[in-house]
Amino acid sequence: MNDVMITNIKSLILPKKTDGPLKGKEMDELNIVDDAIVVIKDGKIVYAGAKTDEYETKETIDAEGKIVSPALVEPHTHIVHGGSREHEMSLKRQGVDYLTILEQGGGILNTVEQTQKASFDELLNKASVNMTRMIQHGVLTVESKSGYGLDRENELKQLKVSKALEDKFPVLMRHTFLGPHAIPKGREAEEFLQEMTDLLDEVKDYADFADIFTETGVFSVDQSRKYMEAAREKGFRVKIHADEIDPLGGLELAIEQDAISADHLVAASEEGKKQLADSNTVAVLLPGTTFYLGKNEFADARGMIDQGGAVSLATDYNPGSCVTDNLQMIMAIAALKLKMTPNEIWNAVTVNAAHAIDADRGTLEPGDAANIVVWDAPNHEYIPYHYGVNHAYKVIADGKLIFERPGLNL
Ligand SMILES: O=C(O)CC1=NCN=C1
Ligand SMILES: [Zn+2]
Repeated sequence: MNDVMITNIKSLILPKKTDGPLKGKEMDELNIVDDAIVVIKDGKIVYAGAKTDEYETKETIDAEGKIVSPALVEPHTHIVHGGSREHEMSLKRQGVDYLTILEQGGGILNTVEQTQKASFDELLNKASVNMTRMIQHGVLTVESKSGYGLDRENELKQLKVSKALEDKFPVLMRHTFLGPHAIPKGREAEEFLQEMTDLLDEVKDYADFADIFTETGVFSVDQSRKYMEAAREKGFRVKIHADEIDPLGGLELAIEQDAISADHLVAASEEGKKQLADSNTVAVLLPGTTFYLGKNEFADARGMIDQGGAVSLATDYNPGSCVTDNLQMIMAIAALKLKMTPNEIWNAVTVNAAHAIDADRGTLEPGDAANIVVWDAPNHEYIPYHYGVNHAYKVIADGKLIFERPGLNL
């Protein structure tokens, strides 16, 4: 006897399960089945498709004629961090840009100070608030980066908090070491980068990926190459914060280093975008960051997809350059500013996001984890269209209903 059936599904969104990420034209393919059901046993999908009387279950969850999809996948966050940087808003109002704030010892370095001071429990409690909100917004797979410790003790502290989050919540996580995130005050780039590179052996027990911030005033392409090569030698798949602000050629470096993802890419070169199609690298675009930094130029998602590249989306949730944990909002910005289609957007926050962090998530094939969201929306186009609110109505993790949006007590 099966456990649970999700009934009364108006439309069931079924991203395609493939060995690699969806690329180019494939990104606009999205299987949607009307008048559907999902059957679950032991937290796994038994069947997801057109209604049939073939299955019996002990319980049902009523989708109430709403739409249903796999739970969303969040492939790029800095969820573990201390403090906040709302005070920087006044600097931004005065036109002080992100890299100048960092150069003046603010920005990332401000968060480093607050993260180093914060205890393990303070970091865990703070990140738990955001993890709860992400789950309530339909996300059940989350990547989490270090990079606010900038020394052995605090980088390990961040990674251990990230692991504790995964134990505490019914989410699948991927953990990324981002030791080379900024250069501590008074330190020299090369010697600090060597210190972070020397940590790679130890962080291997806590981290799935190694990441670096390749940017003017942070780490150069050559320094990044050296670090990525060292990380790969130690068995890490690598990621890179690339071409976020200045066009340093980070995307080309990512592809050269067989990075699992290249993230940001607002200033990616035409050459890099062309190479994306034949690479194993997923472009993780972060349009919320572009919006938050007040920039007008967004990453060229259209150019990347139309040239056969694989694109995914993420919030980049962090206290200084994208302070939102609402991935649905990013879906809307992707529609409005990246000119992505609804089908591309849904694939970008499910299967392609899962491939960007090597997670078997984002689909509802038999045997897949029964991570499912019932959305209070008439169709799949509605969510990128109606922005700034939470459309998640019921969230089901491994077959268990863990969130149901409350109504009003009138
Ligand atoms: O500013 C931050 O805290 C996060 C960030 N790292 C690289 N770009 C943004
Ligand atoms: Zn980031």
